Amino acid sequence: NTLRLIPKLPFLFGPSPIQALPRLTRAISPPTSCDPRITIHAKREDCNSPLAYGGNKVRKLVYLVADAQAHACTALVSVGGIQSNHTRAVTAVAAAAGLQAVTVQERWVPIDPPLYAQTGNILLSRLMGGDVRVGIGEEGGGEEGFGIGHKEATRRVCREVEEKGGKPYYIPAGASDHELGGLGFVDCMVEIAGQERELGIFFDTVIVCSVTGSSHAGLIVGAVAEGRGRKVIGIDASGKPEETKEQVTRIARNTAKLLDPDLEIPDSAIILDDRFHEGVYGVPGPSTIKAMQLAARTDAVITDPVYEGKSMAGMIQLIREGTIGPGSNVLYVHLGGQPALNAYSSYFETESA
Ligand SMILES: Cc1ncc(COP(=O)(O)O)c(CNC2(C(=O)O)CC2)c1O
Repeated sequence: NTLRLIPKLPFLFGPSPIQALPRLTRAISPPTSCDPRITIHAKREDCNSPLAYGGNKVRKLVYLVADAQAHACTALVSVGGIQSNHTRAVTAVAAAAGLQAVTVQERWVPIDPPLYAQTGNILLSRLMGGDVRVGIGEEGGGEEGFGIGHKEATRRVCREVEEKGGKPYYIPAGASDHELGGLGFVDCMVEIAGQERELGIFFDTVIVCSVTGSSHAGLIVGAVAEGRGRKVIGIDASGKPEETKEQVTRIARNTAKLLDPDLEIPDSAIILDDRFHEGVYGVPGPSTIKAMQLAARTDAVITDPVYEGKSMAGMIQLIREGTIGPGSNVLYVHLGGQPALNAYSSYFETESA
């Protein structure tokens, strides 16, 4: 009930669709006469908003931008890699809210494919009039590289906005390590429960990609609060699972406390599988590419090489190895990311890829 009292903006279409994935299900878990079937559905957060391809960040930003407006801020300041979906989403909600967006785009991924800094998310941010700052970390003694924490470069940009007479609203990487960062995905879990009643199903297992952690954390809080034993499995794509797990835990507990001081988040509710990040953030590996192809070639579900391709690989393996057992109803939460695909086209050139 507390959630309903916290201001948010109407950036979403309404509930994002839940769709069945029958051909992907059959490809992963062929029907056998004895075992009760596994079902797989997708919660399509990549189709959740009219703003620049939507995605999980827009779901979170409904609360942060309402807060920015409540504080009469004039500019959203945030950070991401060159192909960050988050900074594209910040720029999109800034455009929609009539605010300026200043985004620090750091070299988080040690690759340089053709047009990597001219296509995909960074192209969209420029098209929407974002003040896109690439490589300003060098001015301040070198970029800090990938990390899910707070960055010096964004502090400098906030000071610059103030010196020009503006009022900055700082949004951390992924809109995660922020007091309001987990609320969007608590909303999402409440939304899923409503859709389940209409569908007549209960998703006992929810799969979600986890990097800066507040998508995963919000779903955990929603699942613990409803008390129906639903399992939320995070698939790490940060390549730094210890840091991600710590941040997920902190955000989940802070968000729970914000909503209901009596809501305890047990350690057992924090599940992060670190087998699918392929060793480094932002670079697809063989399992990522194979999972992307399978999802695309069965139910035409398009995932990306940085995030959803890795959580899709995780779901497929968890089902194939039996960790997700017969009779499970699995919900794959698709958080977006497709705009970055074209920046990674060189990973799909060969016939096998
Ligand atoms: C498409 C997509 N899927 C999953 C995630 C992981 O979500 P969390 O950051 O909430 O853990 C991102 C994040 N992206 C970041 C970005 O800068 O884009 C925050 C890292 C994402 O964009």
